[in-house]
Formats: sequence, C-alpha cells, structure tokens
Amino acid sequence: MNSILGNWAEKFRPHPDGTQLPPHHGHCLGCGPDNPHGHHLVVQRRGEEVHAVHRFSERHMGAPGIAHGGAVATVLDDLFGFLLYLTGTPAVTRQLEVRYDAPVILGTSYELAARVVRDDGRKLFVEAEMSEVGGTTVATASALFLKVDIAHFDRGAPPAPVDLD
Ligand SMILES: CCCCC/C=C\C/C=C\C/C=C\C/C=C\CCCC(=O)SCCNC(=O)CCNC(=O)[C@H](O)C(C)(C)COP(=O)(O)OP(=O)(O)OC[C@H]1O[C@@H](n2cnc3c(N)ncnc32)[C@H](O)[C@@H]1OP(=O)(O)O
Repeated sequence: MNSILGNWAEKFRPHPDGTQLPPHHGHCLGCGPDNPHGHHLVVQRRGEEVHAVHRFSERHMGAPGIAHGGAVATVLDDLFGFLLYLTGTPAVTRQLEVRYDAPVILGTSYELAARVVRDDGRKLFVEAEMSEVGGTTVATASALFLKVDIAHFDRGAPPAPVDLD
C-alpha cells in the first residue's frame, strides 16, 4: 500500500459526533498540515454531516482579493473526502459540479457543510454548501464518488519525491 496514506484503517468509523476528523494524509492538498501550498482544512463530524470553517489565503487568489474557483472546488471536493470517514469505504471523485453563487473573499471565514444524499452500491451521491458565517450561500457542490478498493491508491506508489517548490 502507498505508505503516504498511513494507517488508513484507523481512519474509518467510529468517529464520535462532534470530533475533529483526521486529515487524509499529511501532504493532502485540501487538509494536509504538511503541505505548504494546501488549504489546511480542519473538519468535524456533526451528526451524519461534516462541517468546517475555512478562510482562503492569498496563496489561493484568482481575481485580486477573491479566491480562485479551482481553489474553492478543491476545498469542496476535499470536504466530500471526509464523508468517507462516516461511510467507512474508500472512494474517489468521479464527477464534481460546483455552482459559484457569489465571490469568495480572501481572509473571510466561511462555513462549509457536506452530506451523503444517496448511497447506492458503488455510488455515493454527495452535496455541500459554503456560506458566509450565519448567512448567504456563496457556493454549492454536488458530486458522485465511486467506491474503490484500497489497491486503487497503489497506482501512486511508490510516492514520487515530494517537490515542495
Ligand atoms: C479519505 C478516506 C479514508 C481513507 C481511505 C483510504 C485511503 C484513501 C485515503 C486517502 C485518499 C487521499 C486523499 C483524497 C481524499 C479525498 C479528496 C477528494 C477526493 C479526490 O480528490 S479523488 C481524486 C480524483 N479522482 C480520481 O482520480 C478518480 C479517477 N477515476 C478512476 O480512477 C475511475 O474512473 C474510477 C475507479 C473512479 C471508476 O472507474 P470504473 O471503471 O471502476 O467505473 P465506471 O466508470 O465504469 O463507473 C462505475 C459506475 O458508475 C457509473 N457512473 C460513472 N460516472 C457516472 C456519472 N458521472 N454519473 C452517473 N453514473 C456514473 C457508471 O455508469 C457505472 O454504473 P453501473 O455500474 O451501474 O453501470
């Protein structure tokens, strides 16, 4: 198994309600604490949903002062990846759709929430939204994740040297 994934088996259920969920791995672009280009997303379980509060930084700028749409998509996709800790199966994004409702302002905190809307055999249909704190929705996303065997990730092994420049 690709060693960068670490002790993946420990990452599955049970994760008590209200607890912080572990990053996918240290160098994950969405949530890895060791990725200097990453978003360092911190995610909690809340019931059968996953929640985060996130601020985009200047590293993720698109238009001046505004988060790049790809960065917003990355965070939403990675948030979906935390639902796998609740479903208990590895899965990967097969299709992702993002609706950008309003500019996401750098340095501003946004609330994110995601949930599984349908678990159908290999298919996990998920949805999420990103909102101003206590307010207006700025982006929504829906995705199809397909469950895969853990061997799926062997295609990335052995991990290439990580170039941090
Ligand atoms: C985090 C989990 C906890 C630990 C897990 C353990 C290890 C992993 C840990 C960490 C992972 C690291 C970090 C990332 C975590 C989260 C971050 C966000 C997620 C990602 O960043 S992940 C990367 C981007 N992602 C990919 O890299 C996928 C590339 N891709 C493929 O590798 C193949 O594409 C594959 C294997 C996915 C499928 O290939 P395939 O050949 O097995 O399946 P196929 O395409 O045939 O589809 C099967 C059935 O889905 C239907 N179907 C297909 N598309 C559809 C659509 N659009 N709408 C409706 N139905 C659809 C078909 O019609 C058929 O349906 P039916 O069976 O009913 O006929």
